[in-house]
Amino acid sequence: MPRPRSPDTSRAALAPVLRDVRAVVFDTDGVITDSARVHAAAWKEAFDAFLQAHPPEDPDLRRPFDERDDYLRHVDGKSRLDGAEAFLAARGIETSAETVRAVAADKERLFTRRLHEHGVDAYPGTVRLVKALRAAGVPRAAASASRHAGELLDRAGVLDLFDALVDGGEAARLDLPGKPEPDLFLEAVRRLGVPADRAAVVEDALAGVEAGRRGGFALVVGVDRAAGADTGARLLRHGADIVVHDLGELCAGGAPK
Ligand SMILES: O=P(O)(O)OC[C@H]1O[C@@H](O)[C@H](O)[C@@H](O)[C@@H]1O
Repeated sequence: MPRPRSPDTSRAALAPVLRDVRAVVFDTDGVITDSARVHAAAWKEAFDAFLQAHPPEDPDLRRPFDERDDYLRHVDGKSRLDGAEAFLAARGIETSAETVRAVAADKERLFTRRLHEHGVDAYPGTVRLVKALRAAGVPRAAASASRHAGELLDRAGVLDLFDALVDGGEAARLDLPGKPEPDLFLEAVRRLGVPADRAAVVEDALAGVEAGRRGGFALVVGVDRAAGADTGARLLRHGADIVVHDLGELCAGGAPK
């Protein structure tokens, strides 16, 4: 029977920057699963239909939703209602609760349809890192503003790699403020029994890395999925300590070529 590896040996499978970390919290959309693009496409369809039906007075504000820049700036990492409100406000639209709810409901319908049609996958580099952490005995949580997070992880076949999940439904039940406030991540590490200053957060959203910084996490990893030429620099400005393109880079030896 093979002898269990000592913690030190198994930590050797992790990049040096992770070797002192006692727990890791992963955002879900765009970090674990490739679902950020599904959210972005559904938001585009919902917002563009709204802008066409209710064009802002200022012609500059009528341009269609940009799936890269508008998504990253206003919507990424936020709850459905917070994201809808932030983008509509940025286009000078009066954001009554009714308007925000209607656009959010439209996006939800479009998102669900796309998800059922196309499915979702986990990023192989993320799975490699999560398995390396598991082998090293480092507890892992998934956290997300999305009420669909559990379903997404399950569909991608990775739900059982995590010891805890705090999703949008939990956040609403516990009345946790959304990112950039750190409460979602703090709840996740609380469930893992590790203080934030011994844990890492992994995030692709600007609001998310900012939440990691505000929460006093030992390490904030930004994941640049190449939304734009300057995404990495923006993640660093908002609070990331380091930026990677693929989480396999945080396994010893880096991402496979
Ligand atoms: O899936 P839900 O509950 O509508 O949550 C939506 C939000 O979930 C976040 O995780 C995504 O980053 C946002 O892009 C998305 O809008």
